[in-house]
Amino acid sequence: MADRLEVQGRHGKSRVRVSRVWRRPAAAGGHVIVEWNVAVSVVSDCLPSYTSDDNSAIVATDSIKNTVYVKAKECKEIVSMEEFAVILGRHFTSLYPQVSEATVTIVERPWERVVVDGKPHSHGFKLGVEKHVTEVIVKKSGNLLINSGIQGYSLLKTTQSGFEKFVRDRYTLLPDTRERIVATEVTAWWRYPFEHVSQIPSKSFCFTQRYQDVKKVLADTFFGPPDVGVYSPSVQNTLYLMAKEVLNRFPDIASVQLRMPNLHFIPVNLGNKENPGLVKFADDVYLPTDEPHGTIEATVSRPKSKL
Ligand SMILES: O=c1[nH]c(=O)c2[nH]c(=O)[nH]c2[nH]1
Repeated sequence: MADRLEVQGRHGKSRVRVSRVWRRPAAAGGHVIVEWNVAVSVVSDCLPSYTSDDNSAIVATDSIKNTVYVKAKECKEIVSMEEFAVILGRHFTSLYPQVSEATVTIVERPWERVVVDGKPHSHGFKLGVEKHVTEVIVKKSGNLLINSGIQGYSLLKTTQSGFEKFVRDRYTLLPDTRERIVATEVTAWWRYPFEHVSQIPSKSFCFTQRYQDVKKVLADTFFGPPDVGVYSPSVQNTLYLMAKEVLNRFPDIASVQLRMPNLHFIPVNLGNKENPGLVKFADDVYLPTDEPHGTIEATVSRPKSKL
């Protein structure tokens, strides 16, 4: 019986932390540093290692970890993390006959160049908050998928948000409002159109710039114009408009997945019989909480071509 069992395994190394510096002169823009947390996972034909003591086909996870540093060293030119993930995926699927597929996930620690006296510093950086992430799957054939995204992008506005005319039944306590704080921590994922390593543009396309551009479109749509903002009737509608604007602005992005928890700012009203108006809410004092919080997410895609 046991001989008939199916095994679908994969192995790799997670939390491989690597940082790479490219030392350009100040006149050429200064030093560039990236700090990446890399995970590599390979689909590899090494069944005997699961079913017996035969490890002869295993590419050791230790070697996988070492490869991350070797490849970082070999990148003499600045690379985006998407390009680095493709380099790693290509490496494992082309060097080892038994490796049919590699998934490379990278989370970037957001070191941002500081500005001193109005000038970008040539070698000084401070840590930002929201993170650029990517997941690249490379097959031996060279077919690939590149998904990138943002994690931990916290956005809040103090007005121009409401929520009304929702289901009202015996379970409902929440009053309708056209005046509330809306706060969220956006997680976004989008897919690039490249489906084979041969389609990846060499220099004309910059994944890092695209990340910055998508981030800006998401925030600009969330906030609206600086003086008047834009009214949000629900997190759902704002999420949709943010995704729609990304699809409008970047024709090569086919779909956007957004996760936008509703991080509540609850109006504070304090009082009792003797002291009924100790704190009377007048759109000023709130109790911020994320426990519990609303969970709102959607994937917004272009209609599939009818051709
Ligand atoms: O924008 C919102 N969407 C909801 O689905 C919801 N539910 C809720 O209690 N408050 C809100 N706000």
